[in-house]
Amino acid sequence: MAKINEDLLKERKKCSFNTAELTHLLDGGKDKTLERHSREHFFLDDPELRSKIPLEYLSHKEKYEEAVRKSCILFRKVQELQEAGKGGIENFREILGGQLGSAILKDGNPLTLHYVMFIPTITGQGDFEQQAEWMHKAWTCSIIGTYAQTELGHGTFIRGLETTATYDPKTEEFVLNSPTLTSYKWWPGGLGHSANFAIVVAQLYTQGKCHGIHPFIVQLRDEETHMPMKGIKIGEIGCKLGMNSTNNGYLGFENYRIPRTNLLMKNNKDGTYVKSPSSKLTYGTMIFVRVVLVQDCASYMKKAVTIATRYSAVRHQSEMKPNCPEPQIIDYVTQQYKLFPYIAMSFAFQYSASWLWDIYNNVTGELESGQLENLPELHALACCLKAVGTADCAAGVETLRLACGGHGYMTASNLPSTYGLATAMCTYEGENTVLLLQTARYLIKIWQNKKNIQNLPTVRYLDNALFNNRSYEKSVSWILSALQQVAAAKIDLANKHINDRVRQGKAYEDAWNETSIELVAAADAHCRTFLLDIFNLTVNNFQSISPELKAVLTDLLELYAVHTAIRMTGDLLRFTNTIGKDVEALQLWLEELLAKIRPNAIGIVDSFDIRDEVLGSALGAYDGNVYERLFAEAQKSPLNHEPVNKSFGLYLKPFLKNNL
Ligand SMILES: CCCCCCCC/C=C\CCCCCCCCCCCCCC(=O)SCCNC(=O)CCNC(=O)[C@H](O)C(C)(C)COP(=O)(O)OP(=O)(O)OC[C@H]1O[C@@H](n2cnc3c(N)ncnc32)[C@H](O)[C@@H]1OP(=O)(O)O
Ligand SMILES: Cc1cc2nc3c(=O)[nH]c(=O)nc-3n(C[C@H](O)[C@H](O)[C@H](O)COP(=O)(O)OP(=O)(O)OC[C@H]3O[C@@H](n4cnc5c(N)ncnc54)[C@H](O)[C@@H]3O)c2cc1C
Repeated sequence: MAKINEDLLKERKKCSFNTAELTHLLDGGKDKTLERHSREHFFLDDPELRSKIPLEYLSHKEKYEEAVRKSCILFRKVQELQEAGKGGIENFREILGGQLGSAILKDGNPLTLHYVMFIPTITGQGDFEQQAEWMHKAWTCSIIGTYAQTELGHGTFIRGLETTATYDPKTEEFVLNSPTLTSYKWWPGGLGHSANFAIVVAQLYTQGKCHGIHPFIVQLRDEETHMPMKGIKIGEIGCKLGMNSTNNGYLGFENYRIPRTNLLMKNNKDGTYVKSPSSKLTYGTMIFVRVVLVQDCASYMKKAVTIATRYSAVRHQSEMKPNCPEPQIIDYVTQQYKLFPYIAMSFAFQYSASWLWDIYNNVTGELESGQLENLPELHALACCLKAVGTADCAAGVETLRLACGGHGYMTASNLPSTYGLATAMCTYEGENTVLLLQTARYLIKIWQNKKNIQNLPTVRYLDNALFNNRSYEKSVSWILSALQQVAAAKIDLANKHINDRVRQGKAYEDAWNETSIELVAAADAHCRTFLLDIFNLTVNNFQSISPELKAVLTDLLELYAVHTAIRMTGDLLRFTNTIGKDVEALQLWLEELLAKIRPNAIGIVDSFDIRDEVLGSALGAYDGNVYERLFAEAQKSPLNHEPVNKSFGLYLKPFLKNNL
């Protein structure tokens, strides 16, 4: 084992709590930690899953080929785990998501959509016979699928998709067509050259009538040769800001025929077309992915904050006092302000993600028995948590990259590619503004009719929050009550402005659009009250943890609360009876909390227990040997493999001569 950096050794001695206790708490128990370790060992210690050359130095094509090689090994190993009866959801979550997934495939996995959307759509939308026909092939990976919904012309407005599936009663087939350039499918992961099947979302036509969008299972490529099927036009969409191994593709249809039975029929029971009880049941896979993405936000944030916090303990810079040694940069309070709120935020997202996951499972259970009442609340919550979680995560990763100065800009820090993964989440699975407007739509409806509100756990606070008006106290409960009042006031005001505009003669839709900046802000505030509420409830409910750990979690909870409140200072002053002096008190409380957390900062990120291979960072490794690792990474540059590059002879030398 490499020698541990002296600063980190000192930091670890300062820690006031048992880091293993926190690790077990975060994992859900010691058994779960051991399970995770064994899973990490199974994947990360497999030499086949390592790359010989850093990805950054490969061409676009080579990156893709290396990603396919690794994804196949990864999926084979997932199947081995399933066969051994160890195939729980945690496996998929970690292998496809922010931890193991991004460690093994730093720039994305071209086969992810198979598990994340193709299989869940067959399960959620296929009837019994269809599941019997397709699930075995999909689970055993005899076929590899993707989810082809978005088109060149439409991603958000899915009712506007143009791909058509027209029923031909003579042959009992659907005929798929892409009538325009804008109707080409565009974006689906793995569609370019990896998947041989897809769920295709298309407008269903029977007897000349359009019945709206429906999901179909479509074969794209020959199962033996992988050649595109006749009538299928397919390829990759090209280079992106990040995720360059995910093989996002395009797809067009020319009179492409599929059997009638390939229309997923769970909600259309008989062979003729029957309208489903809610057209939104077709959108179920999107809710599922939004829910799991919130967990990914916590994972990426933990990873980035571990890298930046360890680096900040090792890095020394400037003089705080004359003639004193250069301090660790973690001792600058501005630096603490860049790091510690994101440590706290990781907890907030993990706890809310876990609540959301439970609510999701309850509501999908209800849907199976035809109960739809709780779907709107789930949809509204999933939309805002996905939007706020991914936005805070991407902004957090960027702040943490900046916190690492120049070295944060190196790909060897792994912060640039983590940002590439995090910022993509803000767009895919529903663009964030659009999702916040979905939440706002629900909140306005609730505001206009509060009859049933006490049965709706995520919004029942709106019943009386408008009049909280509590005077300032240094407590989380005061901040929560103030944030709830802000959310209620913002919803109330947006509602009033819509009504005013309608009264002035505007169409409701125009009034909505003109009020939409306020609506987005209202949904954002609502989401932040939920995040704080759940963090608070979770910490208060921990019964059997040590007082030392409880104290640390309370510090983090308070920091999250105060940081959120300070970010919303304007709102507090505008909508609650907070006054200037209270804001000053909040600022002092924030500074006090940063100082309290400072000695435990390394201990807390150590408790995240993220293996070096997962961090993938010269700046964040457990041993803190930052400079040695940066130097070693630089040696991997192909330019350093020869003392003089051929460009010298070709261009530089003649150029230098010409300038003599
Ligand atoms: C069994 C499974 C085994 C496998 C296990 C796997 C486990 C994996 C676990 C973890 C893995 C984690 C790893 C994650 C890694 C992820 C990597 C992913 C890679 C990339 C994936 C990206 C994929 C995509 O992007 S797919 C495309 C996504 N597209 C979108 O999201 C489009 C966004 N647009 C929309 O959703 C909608 O069009 C809209 C909501 C914006 C508008 O729709 P609309 O016009 O039809 O609706 P209205 O505005 O008119 O509203 C009508 C009404 O409906 C309500 N509504 C809307 N949507 C929903 C919904 N989804 N559910 C319920 N209700 C909905 C809306 O609120 C309105 O209600 P009213 O009552 O007000 O009328
Ligand atoms: C990395 C990545 C992977 C993806 N993977 C897949 C995949 O596997 N399968 C798939 O089908 N799709 C996939 N997508 C597509 C993705 O789901 C869409 O890009 C996303 O839903 C946004 O839609 P859009 O591109 O049409 O954006 P647009 O809707 O065109 O958004 C552009 C701007 O318009 C605004 N806007 C649009 N509508 C409204 C409105 N109603 N009100 C206010 N503002 C509005 C938005 O806020 C945004 O600012 C992927 C995308 C990315 C980036």
